[in-house]
Amino acid sequence: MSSAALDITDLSHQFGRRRALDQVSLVVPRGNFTALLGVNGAGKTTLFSLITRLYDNRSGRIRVAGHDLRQNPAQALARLGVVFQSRALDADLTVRQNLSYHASLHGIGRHQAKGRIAQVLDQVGLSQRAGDRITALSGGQQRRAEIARALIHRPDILLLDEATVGLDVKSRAEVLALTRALIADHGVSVLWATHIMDEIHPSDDLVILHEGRVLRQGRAGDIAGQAGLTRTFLDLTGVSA
Ligand SMILES: Nc1ncnc2c1ncn2[C@@H]1O[C@H](COP(=O)(O)OP(=O)(O)OP(=O)(O)O)[C@@H](O)[C@H]1O
Repeated sequence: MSSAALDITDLSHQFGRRRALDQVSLVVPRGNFTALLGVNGAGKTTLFSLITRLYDNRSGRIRVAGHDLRQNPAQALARLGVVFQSRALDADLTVRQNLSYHASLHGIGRHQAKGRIAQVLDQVGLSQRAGDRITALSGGQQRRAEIARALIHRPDILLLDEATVGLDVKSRAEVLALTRALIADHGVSVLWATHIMDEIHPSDDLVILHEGRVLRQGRAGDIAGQAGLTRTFLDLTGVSA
């Protein structure tokens, strides 16, 4: 059994004749922040769609917390929390109503859900806003509510697809900081898809995805080397600054 939070081997995906992912292999170790760095069209969302079974993976293998996604989908998906680019919460419901609904989708009973909701709201710093509608929250608070939703069933690994897009600098920093705190305080593993290089610390694990292929994987500081991450990324991908 794999000890990694997420272990992907030789994963490919085509849209018609367009190859969106080409033999992708990557590992997210337990209790780690792994950044998945790629420009628009690199294949990040396609990868997330395969991991969450929105698309069927016909090639390669995906394991979540040791569970093979094709052989044991229920166990694998139960270990996974996902924050997609698009909103998953109902804007007209309160934060608490949204979380209750998602708790019930995960088969969490009413009594247990109450405690879980209090806990995840505390984790994302929204305890005071439980009774507010989603529409009454700022953009950054809405992202934090989305993260609370993704945590309600206590996943081993959290996938976040461009979680800071559209946020101002302060909210971006808050969302990133709380995500990092989840690792330190609760042992959650994180796969953080982004195109923003200054969100990545030298000590993070880094996967560079470009045109559907993994170009580099390792400690971000080692990949960046003397040249720095931006220069290295531009040289590797051929993308112009
Ligand atoms: N439903 C689809 N049908 C056809 N092609 C698609 C579809 N979804 C994605 N693609 C193509 O697959 C490739 C990877 O797209 P994907 O959305 O996974 O990239 P991304 O890194 O998530 O980019 P972005 O951040 O812009 O969403 C692109 O060439 C894209 O045009």
